[in-house]
Amino acid sequence: MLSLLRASRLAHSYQLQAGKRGLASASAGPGFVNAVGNTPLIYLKTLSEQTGCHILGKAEFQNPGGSVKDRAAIGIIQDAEEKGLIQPGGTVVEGTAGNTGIGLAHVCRSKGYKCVIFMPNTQSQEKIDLLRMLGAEVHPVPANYNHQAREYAATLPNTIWTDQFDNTANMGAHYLTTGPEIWEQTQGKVDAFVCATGTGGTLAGVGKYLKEKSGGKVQVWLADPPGSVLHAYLSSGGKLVERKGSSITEGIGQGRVTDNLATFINDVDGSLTISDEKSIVMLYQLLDTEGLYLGASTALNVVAAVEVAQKLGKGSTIVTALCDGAYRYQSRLFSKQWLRSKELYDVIPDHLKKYAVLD
Ligand SMILES: Cc1ncc(COP(=O)(O)O)c(C=O)c1O
Ligand SMILES: CC(=O)OC[C@H](N)C(=O)O
Repeated sequence: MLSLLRASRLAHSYQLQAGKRGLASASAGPGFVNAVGNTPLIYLKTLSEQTGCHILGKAEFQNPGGSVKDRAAIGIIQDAEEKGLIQPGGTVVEGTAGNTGIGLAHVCRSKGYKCVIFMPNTQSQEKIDLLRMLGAEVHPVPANYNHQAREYAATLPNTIWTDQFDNTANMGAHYLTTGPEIWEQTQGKVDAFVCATGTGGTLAGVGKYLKEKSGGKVQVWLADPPGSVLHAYLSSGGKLVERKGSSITEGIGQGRVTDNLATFINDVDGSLTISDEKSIVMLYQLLDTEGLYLGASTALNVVAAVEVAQKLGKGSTIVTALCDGAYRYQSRLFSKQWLRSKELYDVIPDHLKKYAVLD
């Protein structure tokens, strides 16, 4: 078991570095774009003590647009600008579960572009409302949101479809920023990185950087929610099965190997599937023991980090992504009625049920 003194020294060192980096970035330049990145690496104390490992979460919810997708949004838009694909006053169109759209809507406001979003009509109302408050035109649609975005973009002049799933400027943003930040904040003392994938940009970009920097030593694991096919794909040596089932997590889960993920999939060391039951309990536990109010994809990532820690053994350091806050989903995740409709209320331990304050 990690001694308390050692744990607190470690925590201090991570926060110190994060603090220095935060200050540096705050003075780096004006506007939304310059405020993205350089997020703290949070030492998750209780889980680290329980496992005898160092479980660290990259605080992507602290980006100014509130999620890990701010980085991809900037990377993709800057790439399009450099390639001359969009001119001042142009329009940005994307198919998204919400967070990429929110990142893009911020970037569009800061650069004077119009933003049009197609998203599945299954996503939380909070994300739809936020997109509209950020000035985006939002189309919640029953199916094929990404194709609809592509087709709509093709009808307008000076318009780009940002194509987050297959545009590798997405993983490039994580290769250039998130990966190096994690390496620097851990001073290269990282044994594994694990996270779930939507587009696969975070996993591929961070994974590629950490593998290169460590000469292949850092293990990279993929975590899948129910209804995603990538765990089956990886554990069967590359067979794509049909999508079945669903998850309470939003923004993650895939039915195919996207071009972003394809840049790295052959280097993934292992994969896990994490049930919604485990994710919801972890979501409440993170709130109760760490004081962190985080979304369900993050809870899943942290469960996966604990499982990878147990596989690697005591003393190992595992990093994952804390993708966004629970604010975006609170009418669902803290509602007794909604949790019951998903058969998840009863799995929450009695001492944590007090957090489910909405009816
Ligand atoms: C809440 C949340 N978690 C995780 C992800 C997955 O990130 P990526 O698209 O880099 O795989 C997303 C995508 O936006 C998301 O919204
Ligand atoms: C469901 C999914 O893959 O979403 C992609 C990305 N995470 C987004 O929020 O747009």
